[in-house]
Parts: sequence; structure tokens; C-alpha cells
Amino acid sequence: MGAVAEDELDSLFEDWRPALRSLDQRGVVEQVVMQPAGTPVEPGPQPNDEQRAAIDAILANPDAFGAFLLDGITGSGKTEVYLHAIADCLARCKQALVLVPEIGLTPQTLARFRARLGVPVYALHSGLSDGERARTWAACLRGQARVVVGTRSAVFLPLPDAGLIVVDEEHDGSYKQLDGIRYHARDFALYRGHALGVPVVLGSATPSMESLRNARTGRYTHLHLRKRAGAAKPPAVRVIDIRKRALDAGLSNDLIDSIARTLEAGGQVLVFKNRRGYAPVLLCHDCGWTAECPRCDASMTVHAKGRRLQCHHCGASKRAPDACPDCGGLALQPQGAGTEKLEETLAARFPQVPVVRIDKGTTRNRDALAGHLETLGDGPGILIGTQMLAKGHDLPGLTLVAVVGIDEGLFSADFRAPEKLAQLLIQVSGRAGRAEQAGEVVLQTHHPEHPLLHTLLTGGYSLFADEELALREDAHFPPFAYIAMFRAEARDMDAANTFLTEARAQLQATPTGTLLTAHGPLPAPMPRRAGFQRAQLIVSTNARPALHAALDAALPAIRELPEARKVRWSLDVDPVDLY
Ligand SMILES: Nc1ncnc2c1ncn2[C@@H]1O[C@H](COP(=O)(O)OP(=O)(O)OP(=O)(O)O)[C@@H](O)[C@H]1O
Ligand SMILES: [Zn+2]
Repeated sequence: MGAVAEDELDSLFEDWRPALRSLDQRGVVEQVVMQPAGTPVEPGPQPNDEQRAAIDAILANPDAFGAFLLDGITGSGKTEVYLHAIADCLARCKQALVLVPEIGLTPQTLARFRARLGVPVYALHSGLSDGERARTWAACLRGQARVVVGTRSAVFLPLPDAGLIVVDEEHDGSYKQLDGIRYHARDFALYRGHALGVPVVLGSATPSMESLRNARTGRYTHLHLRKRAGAAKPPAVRVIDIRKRALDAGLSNDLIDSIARTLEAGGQVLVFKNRRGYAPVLLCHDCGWTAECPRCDASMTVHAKGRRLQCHHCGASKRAPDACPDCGGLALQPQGAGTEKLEETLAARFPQVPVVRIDKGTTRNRDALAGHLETLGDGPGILIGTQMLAKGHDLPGLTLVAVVGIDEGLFSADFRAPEKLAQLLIQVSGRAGRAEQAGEVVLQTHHPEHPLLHTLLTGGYSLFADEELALREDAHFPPFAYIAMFRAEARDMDAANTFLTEARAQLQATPTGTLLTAHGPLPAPMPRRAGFQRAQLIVSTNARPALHAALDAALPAIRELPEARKVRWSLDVDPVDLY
């Protein structure tokens, strides 16, 4: 079943323990008989042909498991397809579960579901108290909750009358839980759909390589939405080559002119920059000193217009020094630009419009996000954001999307980096021109000839995916191989390495051990974090059963290793991040 071993299932429900305790105190929950749904408050648009075909395919066999990949470009109306399938589910007195990424669960999304379906829609996310979670759990168990929209952990809700499971933005990294028991909500949704005998719909404009491969091999039914729904057209994309150009906070004059033109025409602008804070580095111009985190192999990020330093890896935070700690000079300069600096620069350039920044620093929860979008309003304005903004937001007034500072992503060592970058670029670009107004995307780069950009610009995500899958197959990388990663950290690197070497020996000694290829132990890409030395061991194989057999056979012994007591270690099957 993929990411989780059967015997781990129990602990997966750990998340739910406090909620269930509070449920127990309130007495037993009783089942209610489900009534067919009421009439929708708001009728939706007539599905177009592609949407109709997708809906029909999903509903062709509603009482049996089937996996569907709804592969539809941004703005193609995937949500409409879900809504029709859910409405059908309600008409058959069944329950529907919709999983959305962490930041995708906005009041906007819920309002749309409520208005269209004509039944209460239950929301489940990490911001709820244990009591609220318990109420949702009970409502599901009783069959009172007909439609639940929730993030990752909603995949464990009880569904006595299950009829449909939807995983929106199935490629999204937030479906993978990284702390404690590691599970992938998408994989688990498929497992549940199979157990419950209901269709599972995975939707995305930028499907994961894993899901695309499953669609190609016929394990999933591949459904396509190739054009934007309604009147909207895909945005025009323009690349600005910034080599040798003058830049202000990383923005070229060409881009500033485009922003000015868009604002004059009454449009809204999204400036996307995946680096929060004021500047990524604080440098002494006299001696070359830079502010490093004392506990990590990383620079500290400058925040609060230069007054504070913060480590984005361990969270350490302190006041920025007034003078260079090395040479005593007063020439400390923030280098580069993060979202805070962009906000300052754009607010100074365009004082007549609202400039709103959306990142971890300003937007801790959904209410904050709603507040920011309200500040922006419907008129001309500028939105600055990190990847938080890349997901599923429908901003009808948005006509220009400017992508700046993606260049570091083009040269990452992680084999998944191109996939993640392509997804991000397509998703961010997809925010432009979703209503009547035509959209424009401007991409600023020092590497206009980079193959990744070239492929995306000429063939879109599907051409990228073809090429990426071919590369992965040649290199024996997932989804053509299955990998597991052991991470170990300790005060000294030797302890971490010794443990991993022992773990490798245990794995290789199992009956399927010869089918595994081991890489490592090697230092992690960031060898020191929060004061710990970190190493990793990757094992890979081209047959999943061999991997699981080896893990099952070796894990008890690995847990008992004397070396295991000297390190903090974890096992990640199908890791999404290789650090
Ligand atoms: N058949 C249709 N006719 C007219 N308008 C439609 C139709 N289907 C969807 N729309 C409208 O198109 C817009 C985009 O639809 P929707 O949000 O469902 O797309 P999506 O594929 O889920 O988008 P994304 O993945 O980019 O978030 C919405 O405003 C929706 O109301
Ligand atoms: Zn740190």
C-alpha cells in the first residue's frame, strides 16, 4: 500500500487520539439515516464537453473502487468536475471526502462548496481545537456530515456511507506528513478508496510523476481537461533575460514598466518570490564576514528591514549586530532581496495602490489570508508572495504574474527539484487571467536558455513530464525505482555514520537484501542543523515488495542496535525531500 506498512496503521491515528478522548467523554455517537440532498442554492455553469466526459467516467461505476487522474490545466474547471461528482454522491445518500493542500482550504473554497451543494460542508484543518475536530469526527461517524473538505489528516475520518474521495492538487507536498509517523495522504486516500470500494479522483494541473506513471501503465484512468473553462484564455508568457541588466531589489526596469501598465489598466499584479524575509544574507562590505547560524550550516536571513536575523532551518533568531563581529566595521549590508524587501521597494514605487505581502511572516492562518485579500480589494494593487500563493486561489482581477528569483531552483541537487519547480511555475502562472481579462506572465531569469524553461514554454507541463519521466527511467529514479531513506543525527558525525553502516549491513543480510542498492551513509546536503551532525542512507530497488520485505525483516534488529541509542534516527519510505 505504498508509504505506510500495515503494522503502522494504528499509530497513524495518533493524530486523532486527543479528539477521540474528548468524544468519549460526550457519550456514544449514534447513526442517523441519510436523506437525499436539498436543492443547491446557486446553480453552476453547464459542464463543457471535456468536463462532461470526466464526470461520466468517474460516475460510470460509482459503487466500486477506481482511481482517476484528472489532469486539467489551471482554470480548466477541475473543481466543477468534483462538484458534479459530489452532487451525484449526495443524491445517492453517500458521503464525499475532499482533501485539499494546507493552504488550499480557504473560506472562498468552502463558500463555493456550500453554495453549490446545498448541504452543510464540514471543514477539517490543523487550526481547529480538539473539541472541534471531535465534533467533525462524530458528525462523519453518524453520517451527518455529508461533505467534508479537509487537509491531510482528514483522510482518517470515519466514512460509514462513503461514496467518493477527491484529492485536489494531488502533487502537493503538504500531503506528506514529515513529523512522527510519515504518511502520504494521497497514497492513503487510494488505500481507503480501495478498502471502501469507492472512486478516488486525484486532480491536478501538474500531476506528480508517480501519478502520471500510474496513469500511463493503466492503473489509473487518465482524464484530461485541455482548455480553460468559460471565456478565460491561457496567459501569454514572456521571458525577461536579466543578464547585465540594472536591477532594483531584483526587479528589472522592463518588469517595473509592465507592473505600471497593468496597474494603470486597473489590473492586479502578483509578484512571486520564493524567499521570505528582507534579504537572504547579511554581509560586511569591509571584510567579507557573513551572518551564519551558529547551529546550522546556513546563512541567517535578514528580517525587519535589517534589524533582526533569523535561521530558516532551526528557527534561531537574534538582533542583527550594529557592527561587524569580525572587523568592527560599520559596513554591514543586506544582500539580495526577499519578500519584505520587495514589499518595501514596490510600495515606494507605487504608493497609490495597496501592496500586500503574503508569506509565513504575515500569514499564519486562513483568517489572515482572507484579511490580506480583503485589503487588496478588487481594484488595482500588488500582491507579493511565496509559494503559499501558488495554490488554487481564484483572483479574478489578477492579470499580471511576475516570477522573480527562480534561478537557484534550476540548479538544485535534489532529483525532484525540476518537478517541483515546473509545478510551481505552472501553478503560479495559472493564477493570471482567470476571468474575462487576458493574463500575462513575466519570468525574469539569468538563464533564459535553460532546458527546463524552454520545455515548459514550448510544450507546457505535459512535455516537461514526458521528458522528466524518460530521464527518471534512465537514471533508475522514482517512480521507476522505490527508495527508502534512513536519516540519523548525533552530536558527532561518527555516531551517525556508524549507526547507518550497521543499518545497511542489517538490510543487506535479509533475504531480499541483494536486490537493494545502497547509497551511503553520506553527509546530508546540510550536514549540520540545530547543532546536530546529520547523515543519510538511501536504499533503492526496482521492486517495491523487495524493499518492504527487507525493511520488515531488518527493522526489528535495527531498532535494537546499540548504535541506535546514540543517535536520533528515522526511516522515510518514498521520501519527497532528499535532505
Ligand atoms: N463549464 C464552465 N463554463 C463556464 N465557466 C466555468 C465552467 N467550469 C468552470 N468554470 C469557471 O472557471 C473558473 C475556473 O474553474 P475551477 O476553479 O473549477 O478550475 P480549476 O481547474 O479547479 O482551477 P485551478 O486548478 O487552476 O485552481 C471558475 O471561475 C469556474 O466557475
Ligand atoms: Zn539554524
